[in-house]
Amino acid sequence: LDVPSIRCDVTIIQAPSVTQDDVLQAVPGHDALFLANHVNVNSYFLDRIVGSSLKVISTMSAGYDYLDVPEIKRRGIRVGHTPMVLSSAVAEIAVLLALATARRAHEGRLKIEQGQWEVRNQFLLGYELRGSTVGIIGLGNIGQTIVKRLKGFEVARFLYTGHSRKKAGDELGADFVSLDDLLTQSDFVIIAAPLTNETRGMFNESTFNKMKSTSILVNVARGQIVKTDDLIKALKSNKIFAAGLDVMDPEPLPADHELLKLPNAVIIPHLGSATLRTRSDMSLTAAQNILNGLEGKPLVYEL
Ligand SMILES: O=C(O)[C@H](O)CO
Repeated sequence: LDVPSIRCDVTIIQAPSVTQDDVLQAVPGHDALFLANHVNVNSYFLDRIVGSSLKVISTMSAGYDYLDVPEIKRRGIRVGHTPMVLSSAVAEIAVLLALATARRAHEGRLKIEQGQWEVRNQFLLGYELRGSTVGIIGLGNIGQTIVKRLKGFEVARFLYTGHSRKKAGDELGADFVSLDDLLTQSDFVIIAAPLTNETRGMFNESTFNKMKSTSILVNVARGQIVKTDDLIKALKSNKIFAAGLDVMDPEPLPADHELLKLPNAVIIPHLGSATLRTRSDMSLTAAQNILNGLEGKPLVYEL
């Protein structure tokens, strides 16, 4: 941290799962808000803190879909987030999910537990990244880092889709294509795009119908980009081969959820940035956003 010229008193909200109401109760008398969890800051929230001295908010996340940024700024509050510092950790989780799904890790474990380990050479054959076509939905910093990490696996072709062709895509040797082309050609489809009105529900029955029956879906972005019921149908009917999800809808996923019963779904509980190093970098970045905001300087990552 840059040494601040101001002294801050900090109130930490202690709760197992911090709610919007917990935060609302704590805000009066504070100039800044450090959001360590995904708590909605929307009109409802902002209407209830009228007259408070809140000047700056920082999330401790790259995604900020749970903030109404225009509304926050309209009320004269500055707002920041923590992209970049987590790209490597999230990209590693994407690689983990691509490999675990392709090589049927969860299904294999289930077979062992069910006493169905077959000793024959065609048992649980999977797919390889080597020679495959990998499609990235959203070639932002995380998407680019995923491509860099996957290059060592001898992927044949990288495709990406988004708003426009990117210089970074050219530098990485990735081809900018339409969503339909990406869906029909990719062996691995990796979602690394933010949740917006455009991406919400982007993966649904019609999307799955366009994907190869041997393809794998990996989601390290936001659960609501994929329609869960449609994904379950696609996995059960083998419309696609498997899915690896770090994020899902809903979160937390109930322990008895249908997704957890599927052998071809590898599910982990939103751990993309959950390493000691990355969470430490994220918290320092969020703290620096706040100190800069309080001192009237540009935030490290301002929205
Ligand atoms: O958006 C992010 O940074 C991750 O989902 C962690 O919150």
